[in-house]
Amino acid sequence: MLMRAVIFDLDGTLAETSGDLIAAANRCFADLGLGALLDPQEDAATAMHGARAMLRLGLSRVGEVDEADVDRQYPRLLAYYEEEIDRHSTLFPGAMEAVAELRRLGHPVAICTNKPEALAEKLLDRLGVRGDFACLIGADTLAMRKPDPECLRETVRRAGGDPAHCVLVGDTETDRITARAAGVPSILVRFGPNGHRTADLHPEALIGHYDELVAAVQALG
Ligand SMILES: O=C(O)COP(=O)(O)O
Ligand SMILES: [Mg+2]
Repeated sequence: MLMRAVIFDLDGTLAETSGDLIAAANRCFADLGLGALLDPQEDAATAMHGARAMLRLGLSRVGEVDEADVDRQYPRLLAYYEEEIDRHSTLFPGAMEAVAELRRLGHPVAICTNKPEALAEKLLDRLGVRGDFACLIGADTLAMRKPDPECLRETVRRAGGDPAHCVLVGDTETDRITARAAGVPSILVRFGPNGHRTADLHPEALIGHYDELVAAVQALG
């Protein structure tokens, strides 16, 4: 039987990206004359829910949120983010050691993120780790995005694994729901901006550091 494929989410799971995401959102708000509406620490968990979530939260602080404004700012935010994608962003401690060990053991290892593909590719490239992952599926790679389980299944297929025998390592309810919809387990992280919320999602396993990941994967059988 093929080894269980281990599929990673990116934001908040492999890398702490909230600082650069919030900086990009605040540049949009500054352009609108609204100042810095998001706080890099207080609002970090919202950044893990994506660009639109950040725009909605910021705009909600100055009035009623109009989705047309969110749509207008979204491409600007992504353009700003692309300009400074790795100023503050770092891989979580031990992440790449765990990835190396999983690969050494024969597990297909890949990424399934709701970041647009080009941005995810660029970030991983800048962090110097793109080559460590068999493939990457972003929000716009397929016709659907997480929590559609087909995203996860297609990531596993492209990585050379069996979609019925995989695990999604993630940090939000989106990851939990995706794995459940695919009928496979998830391992959620207790660190990072959204880590304080993951125990409430009752995943098959939780890890507090990447040095626990290989054992957690093996414990799934
Ligand atoms: O950009 C998002 O919505 C979240 O990205 P992620 O799926 O890598 O956590
Ligand atoms: Mg995430």
